[in-house]
Amino acid sequence: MALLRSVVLAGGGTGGHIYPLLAFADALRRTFPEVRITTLGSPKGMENDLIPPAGYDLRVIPAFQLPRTVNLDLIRTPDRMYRSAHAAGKVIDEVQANVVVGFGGYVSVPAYLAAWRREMPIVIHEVNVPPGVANRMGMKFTKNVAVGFPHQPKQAESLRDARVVGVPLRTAIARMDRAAVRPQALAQFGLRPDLPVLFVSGGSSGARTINLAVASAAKKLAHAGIQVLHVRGGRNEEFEVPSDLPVPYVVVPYLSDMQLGYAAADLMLCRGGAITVAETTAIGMPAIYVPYPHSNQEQKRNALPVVEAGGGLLVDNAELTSEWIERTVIPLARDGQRLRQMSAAAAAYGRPDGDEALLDFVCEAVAQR
Ligand SMILES: CC(=O)N[C@H]1[C@@H](OP(=O)(O)OP(=O)(O)OC[C@H]2O[C@@H](n3ccc(=O)[nH]c3=O)[C@H](O)[C@@H]2O)O[C@H](CO)[C@@H](O)[C@@H]1O
Repeated sequence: MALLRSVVLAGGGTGGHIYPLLAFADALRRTFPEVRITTLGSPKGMENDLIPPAGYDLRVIPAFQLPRTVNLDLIRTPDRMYRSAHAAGKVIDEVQANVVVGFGGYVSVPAYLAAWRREMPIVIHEVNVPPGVANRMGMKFTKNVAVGFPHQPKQAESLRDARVVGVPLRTAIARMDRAAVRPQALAQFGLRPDLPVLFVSGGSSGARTINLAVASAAKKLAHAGIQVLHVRGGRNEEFEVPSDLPVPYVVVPYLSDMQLGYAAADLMLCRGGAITVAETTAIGMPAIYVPYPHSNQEQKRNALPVVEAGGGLLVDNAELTSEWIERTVIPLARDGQRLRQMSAAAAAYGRPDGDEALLDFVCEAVAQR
């Protein structure tokens, strides 16, 4: 009998939890086409925009957020948690799931709780240090913990025994032949093939500091012959870019086909979200990382090993100014040889097979039952 029969995947909130879930779902469908795949999401997370178009069954269960401080919400929490876990359990029973795989985000907690009550195998995939709150709770119910990066077990006690599997990445990104896709990508964005392209992205929600700093350097970049492809990000307001620039500066709100951005780019300027770092390294993209400063240094921890390996640069959020861009980004974007070296170093650190490695780990966890 097949090992995997019906799999429930839980993860939500931002792109950082949902894209690995989707990439894993794709690997599952590719390898075991007969397995039933069901995803659990919360009512307002980005999963509602991303999962149904990818062709997967999304079941929305009542929202439940762990309060970060001691307040009145703490009193209401058990009741909300019970309602969410009950809803997750109903889905698990209906689809007769035989394993739950969670990627973090609040919606994973009720899934872990419901699976634990049913004594089902649970697998957790975690990409951050420190691990997210939801996955930390989940770790009370299972020892099957997989992580995205080799630094994680060394830096977090709770991840000491975790298996390093890499991050499941969309195949369109991880297995892309950048040189082959580049002409189409440049044409799509109206970019020229004879000048370098700086690709700017603040992660799945965008980053105000990055947006304002790069836009304020637009003239300097353009006069240095550097084209810009700038993803503004969903929640970020407009910013001004001069309209009379001598070379293209293209602003897009969000890229569903992120691989086209990567294919067009020679250099990236981005936050240090775990999935972003996994993607840039898997494809050997030289990058300047500007870690989000308000999250326990987690993004700095993601980017630092890549930078130490020679695959990128790191700059503090507060230091990213128009002058810094002029001093550092412009010479780098024009230095093809250095970019090639950084690309090779990034690629040596990255891995494109996280989807399959996690699938192996899930199969092992189910087989051990
Ligand atoms: C501020 C914050 O707390 N950020 C966290 C959040 O980041 P965030 O949600 O930004 O996630 P990541 O940077 O890890 O990944 C962003 C994902 O969005 C995709 N993308 C982005 C822009 C776009 O236009 N199109 C597109 O497809 C990227 O290709 C990538 O797959 O989750 C990560 C993974 O848990 C954490 O490491 C980050 O610290």
